[in-house]
Amino acid sequence: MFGDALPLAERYAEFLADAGVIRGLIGPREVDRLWERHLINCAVVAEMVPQGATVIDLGSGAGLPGLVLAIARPDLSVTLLEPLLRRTKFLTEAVELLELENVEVHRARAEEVAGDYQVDVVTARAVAPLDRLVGWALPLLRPGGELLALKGERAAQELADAEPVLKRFGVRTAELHRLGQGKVDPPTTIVRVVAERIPRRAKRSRKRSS
Ligand SMILES: C[S@@+](CC[C@H](N)C(=O)[O-])C[C@H]1O[C@@H](n2cnc3c(N)ncnc32)[C@H](O)[C@@H]1O
Repeated sequence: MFGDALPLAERYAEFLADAGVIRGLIGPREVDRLWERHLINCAVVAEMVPQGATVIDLGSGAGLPGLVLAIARPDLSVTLLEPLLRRTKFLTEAVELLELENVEVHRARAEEVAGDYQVDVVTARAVAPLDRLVGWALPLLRPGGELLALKGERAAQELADAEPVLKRFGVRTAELHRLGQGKVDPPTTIVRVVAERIPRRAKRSRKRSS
């Protein structure tokens, strides 16, 4: 899954198990299941990210899934978006330790940077329910860009609950994917939401001016 980047992934896993636990970014009980529940669970998402894409990992925490994607896919340009100073310090140290040249760390809440980015992909794991996440992620995407939200067992219910906000944003593609069957147990559940090519607001203002 990591190919030539496996030694880097191992260094990141060690950093998580050591500094990550000491600084409270990851629970001590996670150490035994770091690979399955965290690194591999996140790495399988790489297959849904187009070659050379710009990516924002919204609410990156200790770098999941953003750092894992940056390690596995040097072709990506990844921004780790995280509001908490303690976490951005950890992320910056991890980027330096791993000598990653395709990652930047940005300390901010997603709402504060709405409209400042037009990336190809926004990823998010364990950040907010889908109905709130859509409102944070879509303003960071280019038209036609995609939110890939890593979700748990309630993914289908969250998708149903998000219907009003998806409608408000004019979203036509919002679907569930299961990734990593046979590689990780349980497989990773992704909700993929495609930002409309003509944003809803643009459509409305065009109507008003005609
Ligand atoms: C439960 S942690 C998950 C961290 C990481 N994604 C993971 O899966 O381990 C949620 C993260 O989202 C961040 N967060 C919460 N609200 C946010 C917002 N409005 N914009 C960006 N990040 C946010 C928090 O600071 C926290 O680091």
